[in-house]
Amino acid sequence: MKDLAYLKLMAREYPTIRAASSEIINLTAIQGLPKGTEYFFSDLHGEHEAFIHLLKSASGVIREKISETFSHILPEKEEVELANLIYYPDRIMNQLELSGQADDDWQRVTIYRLVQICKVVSSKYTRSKVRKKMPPEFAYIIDELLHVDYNDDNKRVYYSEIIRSIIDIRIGDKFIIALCELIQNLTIDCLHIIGDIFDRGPRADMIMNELLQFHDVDIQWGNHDISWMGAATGNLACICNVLRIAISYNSFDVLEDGYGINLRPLSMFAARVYRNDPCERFSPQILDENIYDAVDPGLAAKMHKAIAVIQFKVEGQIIKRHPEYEMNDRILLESIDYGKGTVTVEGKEYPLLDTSFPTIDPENPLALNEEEEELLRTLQLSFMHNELLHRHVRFLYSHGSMYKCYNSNLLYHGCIPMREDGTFEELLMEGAFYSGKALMDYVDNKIQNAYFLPEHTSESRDARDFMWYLWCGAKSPVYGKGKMTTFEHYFIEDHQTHKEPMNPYYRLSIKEEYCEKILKEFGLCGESAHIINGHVPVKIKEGESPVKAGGRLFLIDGGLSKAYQSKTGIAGYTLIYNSNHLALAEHKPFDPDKESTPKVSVVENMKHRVMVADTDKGTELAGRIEDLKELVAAYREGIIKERVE
Ligand SMILES: O=P(O)(O)OC[C@H]1O[C@](O)(COP(=O)(O)O)[C@@H](O)[C@@H]1O
Ligand SMILES: [Mn+2]
Repeated sequence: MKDLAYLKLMAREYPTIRAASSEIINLTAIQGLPKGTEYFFSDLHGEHEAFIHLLKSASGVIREKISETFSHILPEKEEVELANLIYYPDRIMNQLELSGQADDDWQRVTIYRLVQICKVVSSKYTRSKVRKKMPPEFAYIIDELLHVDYNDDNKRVYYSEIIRSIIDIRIGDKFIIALCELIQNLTIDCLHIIGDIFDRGPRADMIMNELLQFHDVDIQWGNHDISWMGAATGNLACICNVLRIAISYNSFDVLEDGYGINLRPLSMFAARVYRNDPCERFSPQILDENIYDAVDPGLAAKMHKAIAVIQFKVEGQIIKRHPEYEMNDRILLESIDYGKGTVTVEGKEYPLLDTSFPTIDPENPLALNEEEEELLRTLQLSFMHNELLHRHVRFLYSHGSMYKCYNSNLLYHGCIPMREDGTFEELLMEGAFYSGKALMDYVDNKIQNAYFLPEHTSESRDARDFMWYLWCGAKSPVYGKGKMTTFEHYFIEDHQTHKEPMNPYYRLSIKEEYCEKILKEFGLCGESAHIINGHVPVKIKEGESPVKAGGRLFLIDGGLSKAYQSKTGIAGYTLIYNSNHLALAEHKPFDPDKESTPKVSVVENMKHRVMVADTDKGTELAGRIEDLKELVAAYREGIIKERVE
């Protein structure tokens, strides 16, 4: 028998045998439904337009449902119009109303069609689950329309009367929007973001705004997300890093219009210090024009160099504070011969491509000058007291983690660090070694500490520094490379020095036996277990496939990031896991004026249709059913009294 106190608590919600029994019946019925569809995305990298479109269109699935619902008889043009209405109901309704196209006839036909689609996409959910997703003011009417049989002669009049009165009382537009949102919501049951929402592309803030409103989402942090989270904790190296990357991609809008970070102190400082320096090595890459904050590329290059030099200084200081990071050879500002204009990396001397360092004291290269100190203080304040950024970061914390085990799959962004011989790499921290799952748990805990511990404790300081280690440290599971050669990219011509050796994980994990080893480490086994991984762009055009290790590993960094599309040859993936199969949707570069359907390939057919009972949710429900049965028994035996009103 369960703890009596626990049963009594349950009795408050189910005060009678009847109430408990009907919940048992309800939950048992849910167990017998097909599982909801999960969507996996990774490496969004600020590409808000492309990502939001994929989300709204359920990566092409809504379009498919439209065709299916009307047995492919609607003309293509009408299908596209309907699809666009479902994706962007507010905007499209507005346009149609302004142009006078949304007349009563149009509304009637549209409501009728949307209800048909809604029936199809809601068919695998319980009536109660669907109802909970409806806006309360329309729940009753939508529910009626979904369940009245239009072909029943007696009900046909009733059905059309409902629609007619919706239009008559002038709520047709709102009703249409509600139906569109319901269709969207029902199509994606659950969304997984395998990291790297931020950096490179124009508006990560808009992606975050969208995710904040999504009904069911989890996030596995990527190195770029952690760099922004570190910046929000006030970590100076992370602050410089996010600014440097944004400026290097000419992404001023995300900083200024998005998060309201005032870059004027930085631009004034840079313009003065590098007055006569063209900062050629720091010209920004212009992939997207800023809409709100256009900055002259010459000035952007100066700001870019200014923040990069400050970043190298503060990174050097962190490395000195933490010998346990084993990164002393990465303090490259101390390896420069300022007289000769060379730098020594791993014992080899190279000429510097840029030798102008007006802010560096060769005797003490890591020291910030007064102006730099002042500038950093201002920037730090604007990151630490930034309402929108913190709302987003809190969401990353509440919905995110280093990894997630979900329905037999293991989700993480980077890697589980390994050695060449296939054993798990160990990180020595605070006198203990961490590897495999223990390493992921340790790191997760540190990330929590960085944000939630009181700021002035040494534990908090240590955890905040560690956020930067996670961005680029050799044993960081979200980075997974031996070193980060940012300095070399800017200052050394020899491309050999730009290489960033991949952790052996990437070579080993494409073999089934190592995937199984990793899955086992996380308590997962059997044929239905997979690893879902992001971080490394898949070079489709060189014949690489995202499906690896005999189908046990999916590497789904498919290049949503414009910056990487020339490498990958496509514009991103969505992995879709419904009750019948696992499928990969491969996307073409996003064009806002063209509706394009992705190429979808089924990568694994399920042996039998996966029901809720087979999922994690099912296990949870089974536990709940057992508890309720005990409650019923307790009522029957008189251990707990029924509360009949
Ligand atoms: O998580 P990702 O996308 O691999 O980003 C980290 C990588 O980005 C880099 O900083 C390069 O960035 P860019 O391609 O944006 O210049 C590499 O040095 C580093 O390995
Ligand atoms: Mn990454």
